[in-house]
Amino acid sequence: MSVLRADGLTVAYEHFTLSPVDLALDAGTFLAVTGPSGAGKTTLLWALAGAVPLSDGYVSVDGRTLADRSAAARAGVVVVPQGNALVTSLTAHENVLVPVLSAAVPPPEAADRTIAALERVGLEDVGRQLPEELSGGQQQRVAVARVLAARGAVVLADEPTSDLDAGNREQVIAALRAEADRGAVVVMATHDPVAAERTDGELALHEGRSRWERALGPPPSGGGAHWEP
Ligand SMILES: Nc1ncnc2c1ncn2[C@@H]1O[C@H](COP(=O)(O)OP(=O)(O)OP(=O)(O)O)[C@@H](O)[C@H]1O
Repeated sequence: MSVLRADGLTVAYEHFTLSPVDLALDAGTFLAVTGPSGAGKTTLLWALAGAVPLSDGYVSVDGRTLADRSAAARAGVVVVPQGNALVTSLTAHENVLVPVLSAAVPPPEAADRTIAALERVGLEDVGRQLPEELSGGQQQRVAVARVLAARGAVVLADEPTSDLDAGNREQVIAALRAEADRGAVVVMATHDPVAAERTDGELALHEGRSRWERALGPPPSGGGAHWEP
């Protein structure tokens, strides 16, 4: 069971600063990060993923500081990126399967995980199709399936429902909730108030500053996920 922490996480681009963010998210937490376009949601997610250099502070998983994206990947931090980043020459099935195989999961288990992940997002019938043969929403769900099959300790999803109708949005939210129930920490950036409502708490960003729109509730056992201002 993993804990994701951000301590004084600060990012300074030339024309934008993400002011210090402090988070301590226990396994099983499903957090929404909201805010208008340009507020810093993607910057925060990629900083949590070890992919953006911090100007101050640090990110850790289970007490191990994430020095870079490779360290974060080794710690089980997986990302559904905005734009999906599917490999255009691979089928939907292969887009999900290949990362699992490259994580040294035995091929039979990797195949089982791939089929199960595609089923969880309602795409069991399109596995043989290339991304260009899929709708935008289907491509988005393949990107979600790719992360489900990876079974990460920390799942960071950047606008994973932006191209989805209401039914598919609910399916993806349910799949992310199931990831949290499995024991992952799930952080979802979203513009969608309905999607944000389905989470355990909402951290709102505005021009790089964060505040709790809805604080994380105490887990049933007490203690647990909390925010440290
Ligand atoms: N690599 C970068 N270098 C410099 N500035 C950047 C970089 N990436 C993002 N920014 C700037 O940081 C600010 C926040 O961008 P970010 O993508 O994090 O916002 P966002 O809330 O995710 O927006 P959206 O909802 O439109 O995706 C923007 O002003 C953007 O121009």
